Amino acid sequence: MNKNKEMGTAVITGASSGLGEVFAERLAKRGYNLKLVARRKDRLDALASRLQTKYNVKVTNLVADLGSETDLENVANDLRADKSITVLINNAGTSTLAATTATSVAKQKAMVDVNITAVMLLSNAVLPQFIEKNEGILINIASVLGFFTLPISAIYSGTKGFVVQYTLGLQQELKGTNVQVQLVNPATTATEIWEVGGVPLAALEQSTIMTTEDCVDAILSGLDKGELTTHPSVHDQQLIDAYEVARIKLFEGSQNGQPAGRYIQS
Ligand SMILES: NC(=O)C1=CN([C@@H]2O[C@H](COP(=O)(O)OP(=O)(O)OC[C@H]3O[C@@H](n4cnc5c(N)ncnc54)[C@H](OP(=O)(O)O)[C@@H]3O)[C@@H](O)[C@H]2O)C=CC1
Ligand SMILES: N[C@@H](C=O)C(=O)O
Repeated sequence: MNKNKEMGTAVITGASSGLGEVFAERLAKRGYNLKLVARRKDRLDALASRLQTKYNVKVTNLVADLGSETDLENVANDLRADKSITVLINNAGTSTLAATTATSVAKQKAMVDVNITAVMLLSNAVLPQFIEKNEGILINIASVLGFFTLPISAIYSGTKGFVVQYTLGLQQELKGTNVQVQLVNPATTATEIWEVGGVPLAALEQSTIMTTEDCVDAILSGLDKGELTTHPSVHDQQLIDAYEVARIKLFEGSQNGQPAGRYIQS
């Protein structure tokens, strides 16, 4: 049997650089045909021709600005119609790291459009076919800044906070099915997003920076283990477990209909 046909097509948004480019390489190596999405056509074309030659897979490029309503709709329509899709990696993202008052409305909107709206609409496009076939893999790339905020990341963290809660919600909706939904919270990784965001990698503590290859390999290892949430750089599993327990306990502690004693004025 044709292995590529068996594996189906993996859609990777933001494949023109950084994590997306490495995801494309790794999934081509695993035998997936690829559908790559980004704005920079030259980068996608070069990647497609390299991977097609190296791994004998089919690579289709969708050159699109996911911050544009029309382009996003075109990509969503393409994915909806493509029944060969078995994997969607919502990886494209953009960041401006600055105080909100120093961030143009255009940049604020770009973060919301690419990091939130595109993730939601592209998931909408593939999930019905995954559910119908009772198989498929959705990987949403959030960030450690989805559960932590800096004075320069109010909007970026807000958008990644959406990805965190949205993905946790999808996991609950799809519990008991064969549709795998993985939430990923990378920390600092050596990609262009830092330059794009206005904080060059050179300005960061160098020991905190992971390579794109290490990050993607950790994410795929988490996927292979069936993890729901993957923190590529968190070594201490107990920290992850304690955070999960505290999150659930805080919610449960809120379910009593009574103001807490500290708010009752005598
Ligand atoms: N690097 C890091 O430290 C961390 C990154 N992340 C997340 O990882 C993901 C990948 O980013 P990373 O690899 O780091 O950064 P890169 O800047 O290298 O990659 C971002 C990708 O997103 C694409 N993209 C950005 N804006 C648009 C747009 N409007 N339309 C279509 N594609 C777009 C870019 O392509 P093009 O410009 O060609 O359109 C590029 O391929 C992002 O979601 C990011 O938030 C999370 C935590 C840490
Ligand atoms: N992409 C980084 C910030 O811009 C991050 O998520 O840490």
